[in-house]
Amino acid sequence: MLRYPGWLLGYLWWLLKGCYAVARVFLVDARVLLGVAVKIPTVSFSASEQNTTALKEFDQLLRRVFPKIFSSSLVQHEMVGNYSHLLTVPGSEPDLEPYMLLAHIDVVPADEADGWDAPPFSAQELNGFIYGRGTIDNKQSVMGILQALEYLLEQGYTPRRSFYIGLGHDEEISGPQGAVNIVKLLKSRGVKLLYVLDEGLTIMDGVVDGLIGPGALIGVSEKGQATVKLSVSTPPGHSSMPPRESSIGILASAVTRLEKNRMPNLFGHGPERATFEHLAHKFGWPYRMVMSNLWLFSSLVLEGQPDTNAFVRTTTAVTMFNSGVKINVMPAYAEAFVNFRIHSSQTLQEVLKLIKSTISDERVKVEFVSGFDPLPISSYDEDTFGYQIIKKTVHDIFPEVTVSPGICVGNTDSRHYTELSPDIYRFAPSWYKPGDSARFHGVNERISIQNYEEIVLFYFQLMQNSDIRNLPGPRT
Ligand SMILES: N[C@@H](Cc1ccccc1)C(=O)O
Ligand SMILES: CCCCCC(=O)O
Ligand SMILES: [Zn+2]
Ligand SMILES: [Zn+2]
Repeated sequence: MLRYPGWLLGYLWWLLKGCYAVARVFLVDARVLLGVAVKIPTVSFSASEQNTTALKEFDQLLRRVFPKIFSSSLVQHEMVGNYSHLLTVPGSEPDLEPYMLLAHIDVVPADEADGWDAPPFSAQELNGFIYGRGTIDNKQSVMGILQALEYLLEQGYTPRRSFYIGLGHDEEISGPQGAVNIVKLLKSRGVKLLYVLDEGLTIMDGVVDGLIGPGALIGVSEKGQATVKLSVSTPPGHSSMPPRESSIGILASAVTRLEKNRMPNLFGHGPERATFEHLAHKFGWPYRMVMSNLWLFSSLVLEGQPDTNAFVRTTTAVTMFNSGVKINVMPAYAEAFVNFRIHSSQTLQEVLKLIKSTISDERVKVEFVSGFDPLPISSYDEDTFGYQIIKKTVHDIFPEVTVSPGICVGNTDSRHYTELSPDIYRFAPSWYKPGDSARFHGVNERISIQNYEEIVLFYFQLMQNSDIRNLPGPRT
């Protein structure tokens, strides 16, 4: 038999062990770890009601499945606001400005009766997907970030550039105890951040008509938000002698006026202009011809779908409508809540004025509940470290994807971090395909096992890519 030299057998054994380690971490652990995380129902029901038992259980899970992180003498772990986590990974070169990765543990409610193909907290695998609330919002990032760090620690990795990991427990109720207290703690320590990466936009594939190939949109800003409460009071009475209009009817008309009179098309007046300038070369004919007229392009191509219309204007979402006590009693009171996501070129005050002028009915009381202006626009030019290192990492893992700046249409915990960093980005490399908009906060939220593994690799690579002193020079 041909004899192999000893050194070759040794090398092959080492290679085999390495491949097994990667396979173990990314093939077996990946689906198992995300699955166990999704099964814990860390639901934020309202600003005053959270499943704190599940949040405690989630804390125990993290300590169990990431032993390297929690036993490491390098990584400092702190609980903040009772159920949020702040991890500090000190670098060997303290003069390098640190960065921060954010994700959130909590999820919105989910009811299987709404039409789920698998129970929303089962993490059941169907056709290569893991189904469950939180799989794309945002446990894929929580577990992806930690699994990447765990794996780096297993390899004896120590960073040169320090970094933080912030895992909020109340992002879905806008982060009052989690992110707000993490920021307070970091501010008290004088921390400034080179960049922050939070959840947000995705890799959009096949959802923008005319866009050839997948595009990763890095959120360089996020829309503002306004929530208003509309209410109508009328005298109660017997339903056998009803007035011309009930409180429900008056309120319904007001709500209909808001829905029918959409906010103005402002496409091209915000960061979305840069999005489509960066992507213009990836549009086929005749879209490229139309793109020279951004208003026409937005009207013909983007306004038709809820997810792309969100790039065009301030959006109007009637989310709650309550009234009536009994079928034979005229309702004394009707109320509705409307949630607006404000385009970058409008202000909260402008939107509130528009709301009142659109309703224009003295019988409808309009109360401001909460809101904030659109966020500042982070830089994304050639020498901006954060944006370029995220872009590079996307290309490392997804070479076929075009990267462009974008406007995050939802809101994230990162809005609390504006005093710690000028460069805040909202992006996670989840694939976003036709129909997926209905899965966010909706039914059949899911992630493919392959995509989750890519997400682990993305953070694994990002931590290493961020470990350089300066951006590599321009490609010669
Ligand atoms: N991310 C959620 C919850 C949220 C609301 C408001 C501010 C921040 C976060 C949303 O966009 O609706
Ligand atoms: C659209 C991405 C941001 C959504 C933030 C959230 O609902 O948690
Ligand atoms: Zn959410
Ligand atoms: Zn989220």
